Amino acid sequence: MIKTDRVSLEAQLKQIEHIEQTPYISIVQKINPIDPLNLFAHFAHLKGERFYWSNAAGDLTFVGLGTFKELYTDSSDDRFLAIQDQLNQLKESINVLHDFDVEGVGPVFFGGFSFFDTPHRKEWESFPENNFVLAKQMLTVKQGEYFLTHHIEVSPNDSIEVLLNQIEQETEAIYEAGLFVQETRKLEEVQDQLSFDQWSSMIAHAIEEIQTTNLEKVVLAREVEAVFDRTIPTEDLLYALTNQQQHSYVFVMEQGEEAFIGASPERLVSVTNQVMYSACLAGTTSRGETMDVDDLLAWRLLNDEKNLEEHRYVVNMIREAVQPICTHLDIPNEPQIYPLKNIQHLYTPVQGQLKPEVTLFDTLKKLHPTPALGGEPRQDAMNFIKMHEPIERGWYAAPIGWFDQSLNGEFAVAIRSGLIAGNRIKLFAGCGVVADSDAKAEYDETNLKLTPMLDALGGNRDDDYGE
Ligand SMILES: C=C(O[C@H]1C=CC=C(C(=O)O)[C@@H]1O)C(=O)O
Ligand SMILES: [Mg+2]
Repeated sequence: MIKTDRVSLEAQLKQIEHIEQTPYISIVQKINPIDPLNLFAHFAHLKGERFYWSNAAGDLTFVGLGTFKELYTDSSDDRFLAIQDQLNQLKESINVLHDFDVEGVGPVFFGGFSFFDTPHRKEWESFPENNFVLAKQMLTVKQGEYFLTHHIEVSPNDSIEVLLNQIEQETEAIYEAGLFVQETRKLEEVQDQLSFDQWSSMIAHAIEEIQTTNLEKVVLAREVEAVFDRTIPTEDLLYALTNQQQHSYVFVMEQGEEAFIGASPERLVSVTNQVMYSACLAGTTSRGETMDVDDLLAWRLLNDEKNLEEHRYVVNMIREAVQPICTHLDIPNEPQIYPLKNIQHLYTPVQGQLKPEVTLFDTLKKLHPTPALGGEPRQDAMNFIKMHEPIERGWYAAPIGWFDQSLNGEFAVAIRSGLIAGNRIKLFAGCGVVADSDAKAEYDETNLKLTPMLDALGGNRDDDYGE
C-alpha cells in the first residue's frame, strides 16, 4: 500500500521553485482511510496542541495535530473583524500548493471566541477571548474521502527531496495510529456550584426584571464540577460523545493542560460561497421512553406557549440580524422538532444568500449571542448575566468552529460542553428564562442538558443530584 502520494506531492512542491519569499507552504495529499478518533488518541504526546471537529451532518471531520500558527487578538472593540484582519495578513505568507477542489483542506483555522469580549477569570486562563489554530498536520474527512494537509516552513535552500522525505515521515507517523482503548474511571463527586435555593432566587430576580424593565428574556446557566479518581483523557470523552450524540457538532480544543470539549446541537452559522445557514434552537423537553410518549412530549412542546415564546425571540432576532445582509432569506413560520438522544428542542432552520461583500465574520458579529444564549434585548440580557450569574462562562455558549482562506466556514454554539482540567471537569448548562418561567422546571431542564456530558463521562448517577 502506497501511503504517501509522492507524485502529487512532487508536482505541488515543484511550484515553490518559482515562488520567492514564501515562508510557509500548505500541501495536501489524498490518503487511505484512517480512523479520526484513533488518530487523535495516538497523538497524546501532542496534548495541548490538538483539536477535533465533526459537524452535525456528519460529513466533515477535522483532526488537528500540532500548532503551526495562531490567530489571536486582544482587541475587544471588534474581535470578529480583528481575527479576519489577522487572517488576511497571514494569508499573504502561505503558499497553497494543492488544487483539490474540496471544502476543508489546506489552510483551515480552528478555534473559538469567549462568550463575553472581556478578559475572564483564572480557570479559563488558557482560553483567551479568541484563539484560532492552523495545525501542523490536519486530517480532513469529507464525505468519506480522506485528506492530509501539512503546513511547513520552507527556506530557499530546502530541496524538494528533503521536503518530500519530511512529509513522508509525517504521513507514516499518522498511519501508526493503532486502535485506541478507553480507560475506566470512578466518579468521586459532583459538586453543584449553586444550591437549588440560590438558583431559584436568581430565576426569581430575572422574572422580576422581565416584569419591571425592558428585559424580555435572559438565558441563565449553571456550572457543576465532576471529580474523578484519575485524569480524564480528552480522547476518552471524545470517543464517548461521538458514539452517543448524533446530529451534534462534536468539538475539542486543547490548550496547555486544559481541554474544552462538547457535543452541541446548535449551529450558529455556516457560509459556503455566500450561502448562509443558521439555526434557531430554543425550547426544550425530554425524550419519551416509548414512541407514544415521545410523540406526546413533542406535540406538547410544539404547542407550549412558554417554550414557543422562548423560541420566538430567537427567530425574530436572527431574522432582524441577517435580513439587511442577505439578498434572499428563507425562514419557515413554524418551528419543528430537533430530536437528540435525551432531549428535544424547538428548531427553525435559517437559510440566506449573503450580499457579495458580507463575510462569515460579519455574520458572527451580528449573531453572537442570539437570544438562545444571551437574551432579548441583547445588551440588557448581557448586563443581567454579568451581574447575576455567578459563573465564568469562558467559551461556554460562544462560537466555536472553523474557517478557511476564502472565509468559508462553520461555527456552532459551544453548549453541552465542559472544561477538563486533570481529574476534574466543569460542565455548563443554561436555559431561557421568560416571564412564565418556573425555577424548578428550568432547573430540571438544565439537568437534562447536563446528561449528555455526564453520560459520556460515565458519571451520570441514577439519583437526582443537587436537589
Ligand atoms: C443554553 C443552552 O441551551 C439553549 C439551546 C437550546 C435550548 C435552550 C432552552 O430551551 O432554554 C437554550 O436556549 C444550554 O444547553 O446550555
Ligand atoms: Mg428552555
